[in-house]
Amino acid sequence: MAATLQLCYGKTFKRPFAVAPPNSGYSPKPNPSRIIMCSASSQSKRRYTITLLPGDGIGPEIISVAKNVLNLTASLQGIDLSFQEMAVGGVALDLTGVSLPEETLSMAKQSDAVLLGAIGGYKWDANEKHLKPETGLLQLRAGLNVFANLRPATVLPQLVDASTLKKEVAEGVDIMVVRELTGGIYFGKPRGFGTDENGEEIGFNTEVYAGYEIDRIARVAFETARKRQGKLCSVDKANVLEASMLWRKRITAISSEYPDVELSHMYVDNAAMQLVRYPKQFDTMVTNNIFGDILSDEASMITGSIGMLPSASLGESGPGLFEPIHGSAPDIAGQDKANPLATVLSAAMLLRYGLGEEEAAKRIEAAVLDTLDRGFRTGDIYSSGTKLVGCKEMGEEVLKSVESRVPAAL
Ligand SMILES: NC(=O)C1=CN([C@@H]2O[C@H](COP(=O)(O)OP(=O)(O)OC[C@H]3O[C@@H](n4cnc5c(N)ncnc54)[C@H](O)[C@@H]3O)[C@@H](O)[C@H]2O)C=CC1
Ligand SMILES: CC(C)CC(=O)C(=O)O
Repeated sequence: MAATLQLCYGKTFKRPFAVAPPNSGYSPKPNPSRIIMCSASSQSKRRYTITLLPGDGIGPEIISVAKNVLNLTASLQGIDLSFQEMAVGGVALDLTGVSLPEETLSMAKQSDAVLLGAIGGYKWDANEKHLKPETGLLQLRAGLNVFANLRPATVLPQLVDASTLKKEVAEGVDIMVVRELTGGIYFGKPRGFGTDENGEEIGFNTEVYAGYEIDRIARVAFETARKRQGKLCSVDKANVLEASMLWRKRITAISSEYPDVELSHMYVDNAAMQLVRYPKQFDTMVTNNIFGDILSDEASMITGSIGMLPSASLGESGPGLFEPIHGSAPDIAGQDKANPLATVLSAAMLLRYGLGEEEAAKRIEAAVLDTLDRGFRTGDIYSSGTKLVGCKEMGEEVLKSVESRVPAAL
């Protein structure tokens, strides 16, 4: 049975996403028997294995908090979680010489869901591409085939004052960015370094999308929009890029399957501007890998901080990958300054999308809101009149809120 899906606090999916068959090159009507979901989606199963990938920088600090929150929530909700911690990123490079060891990918594939902190750091910045922590993360996403990355950017009433935008602009913003995650310029070939006809050194990458890749992310986005406010904005650069021209054509074609969803198209440069001008115009946005990466970081600031934004990356089968949208923040690593809430909220997405444990997910989200209501803030979301705490203390306060919130009160 498919998990009950909920995107953005309080909006419940009544049916799962329908997607196109992989590598098919064509796009049939959605077939309800083919669904995007994670392996552990049966409500009756209450024992799960979670692969934890703390990674680098602030990764271990935020994963430690999220693990404690998951553990307590699970025990209160009658769920049995077991964790296996594996190396990825720079820490894996140092230990094994590769940023995604085979054991890590294989353990991740065998588990019910994967929770990642972040990877990367100054130490490895000058490494060749195959020896970069970032390469390991891309290999993990590709290895799990998690092509649909859901990045909710919601301005919580408690954090309106933390937004860098005026209150009247930020208040009520509730956007879901659906980012294509396993294609586009991050993966396209040819890529590399060389010399041009003048002997000048060059670096090159390829933005490439196959029709089926666009169709399957389009269906995820239309299904998502359908369960929200029914508005989907597709973001591209179709005035310049062939890959975007195809993107727009295929998204437009798929829209005929969703007459109830209002589709619009926007160039990415305009979308970047509109996000800070009038973000409330957006409900669901769908875009390619690189534009989604950039626009979701931009959207995060509307909500107060990149330290607040979770994400879920899902494929057609197998475990989902759950991670905050931020990086390893090497500038604050090891200083107990990181905001762990994006990772805690990613753990809630893991429970909802990865395991189908809706009540437990809600319990965590309610605990985060309760902690903010009680005035606790890490430095990135601090405003006068609130209580400044570090990463650990924020985690302890979330645990108190998890304990005090009974499911009936949710
Ligand atoms: N998914 C991942 O693991 C990602 C990894 N990276 C990697 O992370 C490293 C640093 O990249 P940056 O561009 O600096 O991006 P970043 O997201 O790590 O940091 C950007 C800014 O946001 C702050 N920040 C980020 N997360 C925070 C949190 N939870 N609490 C408080 N402040 C937070 C940082 O202190 C920094 O000032 C690089 O090696 C990069 O490749 C970057 C993005 C995603
Ligand atoms: C670090 C990269 C591999 C990816 C990235 O920047 C992201 O997905 O946010």
